[in-house]
Amino acid sequence: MSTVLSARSVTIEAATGAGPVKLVHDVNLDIREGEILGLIGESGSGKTTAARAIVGLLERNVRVSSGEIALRGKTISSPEVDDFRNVRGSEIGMVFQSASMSLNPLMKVGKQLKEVVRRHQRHLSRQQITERLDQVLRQMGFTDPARVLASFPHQLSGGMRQRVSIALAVVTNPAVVIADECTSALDVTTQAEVVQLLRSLTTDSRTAMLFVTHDLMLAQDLCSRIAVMYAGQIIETGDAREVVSNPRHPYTRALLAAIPTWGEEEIQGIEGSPPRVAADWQGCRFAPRCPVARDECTRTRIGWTPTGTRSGARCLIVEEEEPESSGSMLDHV
Ligand SMILES: Nc1ncnc2c1ncn2[C@@H]1O[C@H](COP(=O)(O)OP(=O)(O)OP(=O)(O)O)[C@@H](O)[C@H]1O
Repeated sequence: MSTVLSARSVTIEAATGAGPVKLVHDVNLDIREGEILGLIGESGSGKTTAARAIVGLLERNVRVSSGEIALRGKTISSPEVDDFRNVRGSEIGMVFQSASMSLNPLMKVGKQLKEVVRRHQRHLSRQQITERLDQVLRQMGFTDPARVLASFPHQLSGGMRQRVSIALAVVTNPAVVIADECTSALDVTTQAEVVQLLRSLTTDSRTAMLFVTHDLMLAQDLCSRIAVMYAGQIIETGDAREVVSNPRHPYTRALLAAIPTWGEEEIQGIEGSPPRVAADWQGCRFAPRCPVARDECTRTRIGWTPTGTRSGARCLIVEEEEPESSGSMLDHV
């Protein structure tokens, strides 16, 4: 399977009143055709910032300050390149947490979908556009596409609106879909439907997907691979089931222990809170909350330790457990 999207040593900075701060630090990602990479982490860990960088939707005071993001090997973002015009909407689709972020409340669904197709696929005839709209809505589970096309967003239920916003993201058959917490505002039944839809997109159309969530169990269920973020860094990656069944980083272990289970009297929350974004730091950012941290964890620069061909962790203890490794600075996700 070929790599569709890659991020290489991407650092993202925000200009603030107190000077530049690093929101995302040295992130490496690879997503292959038909693969769903789950990007997980607590609130404020930098997931949305990383996802928005991939679609070129960073806020005005935020920029990729080093590294590069490439689509099928072609750089689309780096400190020198900002080339999203031709890829956003056509090659990269985005689904947000709330359908209201994608849908125009004053325009019928059909018109909104048509506009996207006309903008990005000018070669299609009117008939072909009509056929494509019917096809994409059926793919999204609608049995009566004509009714949906003739509706305003407020005439649809929350779940239907989210399915329409997914249709908007995929109507041009993009190579990659970025889905940011797109199921978290939905009730459990609707969430299950949307998850099934996202899964079918990657199996039927071989779309690559970045699925941003704070829900580790959902990520395990939906995703082929997982990248765990903490305080702007990726601290562990690997096969989704492997990360959940055999977490290597103490933070991933703590996240799993914090998930409530039936019959458990006490949930083991993670003591303390994540550090605030800072200009720079030394050592492991999780060390102040880590139950197994030692002095050197806060003093040493922590490298990336590969634990398999496409897995690894950023932790001194994992480095010691992997005899072959000396801790490279580049994480291969
Ligand atoms: N434009 C900005 N300027 C300065 N700081 C920002 C900006 N946008 C985000 N941040 C900070 O960057 C950090 C990461 O935010 P981000 O939204 O990417 O995290 P997240 O993991 O997606 O969180 P959530 O799950 O709550 O959406 C946070 O500390 C946030 O306050």
